[in-house]
Amino acid sequence: MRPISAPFPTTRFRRLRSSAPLRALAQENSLSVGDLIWPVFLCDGVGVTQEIASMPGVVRRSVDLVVKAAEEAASLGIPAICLFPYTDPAVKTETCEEAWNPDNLSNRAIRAIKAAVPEIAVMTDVALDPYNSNGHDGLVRDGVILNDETVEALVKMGLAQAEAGADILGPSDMMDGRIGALRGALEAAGHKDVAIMSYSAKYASAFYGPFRDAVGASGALKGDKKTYQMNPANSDEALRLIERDLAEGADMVMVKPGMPYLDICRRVKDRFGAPTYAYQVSGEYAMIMGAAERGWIDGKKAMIESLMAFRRAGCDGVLTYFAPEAAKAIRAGLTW
Ligand SMILES: NCc1[nH]cc(CCC(=O)O)c1CC(=O)O
Repeated sequence: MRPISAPFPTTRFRRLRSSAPLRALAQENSLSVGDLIWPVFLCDGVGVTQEIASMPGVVRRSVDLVVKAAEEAASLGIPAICLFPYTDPAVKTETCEEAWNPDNLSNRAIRAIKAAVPEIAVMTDVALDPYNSNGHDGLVRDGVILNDETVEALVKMGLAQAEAGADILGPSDMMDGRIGALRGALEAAGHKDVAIMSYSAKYASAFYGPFRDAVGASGALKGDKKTYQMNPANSDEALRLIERDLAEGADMVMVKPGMPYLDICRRVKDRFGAPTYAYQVSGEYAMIMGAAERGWIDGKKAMIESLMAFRRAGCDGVLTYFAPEAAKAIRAGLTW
């Protein structure tokens, strides 16, 4: 595309910015409630909410209250909710079998939400870290993350989630070969319409810190995740991972974190044209909320601006802890 403009003063770019209706007509991208996926944290108990210090405004909820949250999300028009369990350290093991327990916290929440609010899609996290006494996304032997053994465990985990009624599986583990293995197992088990949103380009990022507090993984993690999550310096590798995951049967692909990686979102959308999502992660949320709490930025405007940036970068949707607030703001007509 080569837009042609006459020289000044024939062309005055400010003309189309001169009033709200002209700005509306010239607006290239839009943000709607239907673009939002809401990540929520689960905890045991009944009637329980627990605050997360590093994520102001975000709480862990027991299953009964996550059902209420799903009802609220559905009534706002949010299409999907994504579940992350805080697992009791007592059930974490090196073999991670709680991950495929049909009655684990996450699977109980899926059933409860699908029974009460069938109109909202439930997305899950497929990775071993909530159940792993080592805090890693994969099985560990002698300090080494075992790829193929982990994939077998992830397949059991994903099948249990599909069995419980999950609509979208979100493998966030970054092992090689897991998308093909999951897709094959889902087909074989008759779960033909369960979608896979692959965390294809997931970087080893400092922006996950508050999330690890929220799911209780901060203390457990031994070392870092650099042997499976990506080097933030890389971009071509992201395209190769996306291509690989699409070829293995991913329906949707994700870039994570979001705001520091908008260039990756744009390259992915331009190259593959596949349904593309970004995860505005816990640290991004904490930055905006932390500054807003101190009165340093307008939190609501920064929220909307940051979400619009994902649309401009080519994303079809965004996982964001702001989802309910953003939905309310969008419905109230706040743009920027
Ligand atoms: N499988 C773990 C997982 N799934 C989603 C997030 C991060 C989400 C966030 O920071 O909001 C992580 C953290 C990690 O990889 O350590």
